[in-house]
Amino acid sequence: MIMVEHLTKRYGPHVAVDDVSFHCEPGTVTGFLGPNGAGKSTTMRMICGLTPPTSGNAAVTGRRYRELPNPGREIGVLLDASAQHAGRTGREALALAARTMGVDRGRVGAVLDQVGLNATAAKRRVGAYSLGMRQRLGLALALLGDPRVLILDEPANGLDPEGIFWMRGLLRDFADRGGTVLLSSHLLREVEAVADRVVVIGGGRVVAAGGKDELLAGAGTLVRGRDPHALRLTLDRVGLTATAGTDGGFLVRAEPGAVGQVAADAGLVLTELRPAGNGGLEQLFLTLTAGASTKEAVK
Ligand SMILES: Nc1ncnc2c1ncn2[C@@H]1O[C@H](COP(=O)(O)OP(=O)(O)OP(=O)(O)O)[C@@H](O)[C@H]1O
Repeated sequence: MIMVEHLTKRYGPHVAVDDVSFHCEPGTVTGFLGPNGAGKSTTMRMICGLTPPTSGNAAVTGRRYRELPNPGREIGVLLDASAQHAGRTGREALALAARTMGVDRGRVGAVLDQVGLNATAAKRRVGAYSLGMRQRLGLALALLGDPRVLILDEPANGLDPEGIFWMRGLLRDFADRGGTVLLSSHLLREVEAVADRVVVIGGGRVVAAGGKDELLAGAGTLVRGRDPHALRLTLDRVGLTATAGTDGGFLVRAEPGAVGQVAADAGLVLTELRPAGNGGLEQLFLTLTAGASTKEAVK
């Protein structure tokens, strides 16, 4: 269980994280989504005791990270895959961490297998690893203490599509066995396939949070009309919030029936009317995080 309560971080006048609260339950994967600079890493660093919050609290398994006697046995953390000693081999890095954590050395081979680093890769110096291999090693380090909680910042960075698919399976399996996973990403698609719950952050604030299916259901209606201009005016007139897509359609925060009725009353011809579904979540994500840097948000 991860509890985040009213976390705020200020750097001088700049508010990087602004009153952020959410929690992550055992048996679930929570996707922490937001564009670059939204405040994801800062929030995760505060949860892991690496950045002191200006105000607010975070607890993992009921205690602050710094109060845990042997944190690696309870929480697996991967915040920066590049922050590993370049001169050590992968196996040495893991053996050293195992000793520090008081973990049986046999776990080293087990986690190397689990993350798909073979004997040759394990003998190579980390300095010669690709980013994808570093992510795998970082994940191996996070899993080494057999923790119940995983906190991973952009773990899919540098992984190829096959690697991303593999990682999703690993995280799903971890959660299905009762573990708690919090993973961040600036790419919706990456998180969508594995997360049960989603917390969306933009400009340091939580702009949406909830079950993924719930958010999808509330994603609204996609509507397209023969006369987009008239449709926009009509929707505005009845007070329905509509976000224009790039292709002439609108995402409307209302049920399809209600949108269809409004169009019919105005005598407008519709060429498309459907629950927004997946495309809607993507649009919703962009809309919610607009104002923060959204350029990179959905690729
Ligand atoms: N040590 C620091 N000093 C000053 N500002 C900082 C510091 N760390 C982060 N920030 C600022 O806080 C904001 C949030 O940054 P953060 O790294 O948490 O975002 P992020 O969502 O993880 O983005 P990214 O995906 O790019 O890593 C940014 O505007 C960033 O410039």
